Amino acid sequence: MILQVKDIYKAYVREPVLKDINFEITKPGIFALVGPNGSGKSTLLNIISNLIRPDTGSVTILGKPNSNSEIFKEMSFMQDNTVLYDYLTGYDHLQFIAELQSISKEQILHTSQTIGNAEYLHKKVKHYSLGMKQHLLLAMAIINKPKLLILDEPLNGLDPTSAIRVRELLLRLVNEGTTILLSSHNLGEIDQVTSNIFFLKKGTLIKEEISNYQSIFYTLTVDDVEKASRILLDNNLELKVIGNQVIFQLNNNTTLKFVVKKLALNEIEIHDIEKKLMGAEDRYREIFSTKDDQDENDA
Ligand SMILES: Nc1ncnc2c1ncn2[C@@H]1O[C@H](COP(=O)(O)OP(=O)(O)OP(=O)(O)O)[C@@H](O)[C@H]1O
Repeated sequence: MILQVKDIYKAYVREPVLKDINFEITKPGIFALVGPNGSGKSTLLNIISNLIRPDTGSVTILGKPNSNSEIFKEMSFMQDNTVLYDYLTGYDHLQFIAELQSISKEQILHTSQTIGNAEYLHKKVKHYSLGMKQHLLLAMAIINKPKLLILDEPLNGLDPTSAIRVRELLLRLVNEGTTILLSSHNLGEIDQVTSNIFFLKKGTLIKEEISNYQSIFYTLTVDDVEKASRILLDNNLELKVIGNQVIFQLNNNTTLKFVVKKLALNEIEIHDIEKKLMGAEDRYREIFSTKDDQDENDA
């Protein structure tokens, strides 16, 4: 077991942010935590890393309770840049962690080369851009070669070149056996690194593996959208209608050939068929599409 989060409940001033959060990570990989602003992502990551105490529940990391400081030899949490000291250099920050965890000087340099911040490592943080700070935070998080790496919005403030480099680095770390749990608002980037997503909605967690047949959906452009949707509904297919398009997913009993034949027999003209793999953004839209959610997102 890499991570077990059990029965977590957390309220701030009696307002519940997390209710009954339960999940496990048993196999290495990248896992994304997604939700609107204020949905509790940082709170959950802070609880997992034992920086915030939950009101109830427990977290076990690599077989040990997260209150055991020994776990920090095998896990890291990349926080936001408020943890950096303006008047220290990047090297000072890395050296501080290296001394605490008996990490060699060579490893500082190796980490810095991996991250690509060696050039400005000896500059004071007050002269860093947002992206440079992100690189330093990432270097601080991977210097101990963690088995579990928790990242709160690692792509925040990164230009496309840096984001690509970070993405490649994350995939490389996973290949080397690190498990990564990250929060991000960048759903396109998430699609590029993982299909394992935890959506956080109103304090509860919706777990998704966006890579089975249910993730494929078809968009049919037809001449008679009402008649076409009636036929699909009669065949127990779930669907959505947008303009003159019917969007649906197949189920175990139906093939695309069957659908097309049925429509043709009913003299419906199909102008276009598009097959699309559902991505994080499509699923996000579905999960957070009610009026309440819109209001929550706008707040
Ligand atoms: N120390 C605190 N005291 C009171 N309320 C807090 C505290 N920290 C967070 N909150 C509230 O808890 C809720 C969840 O905040 P959190 O930062 O965990 O959300 P988030 O999903 O990480 O948001 P974002 O995407 O904007 O970073 C918000 O309503 C926030 O105002």
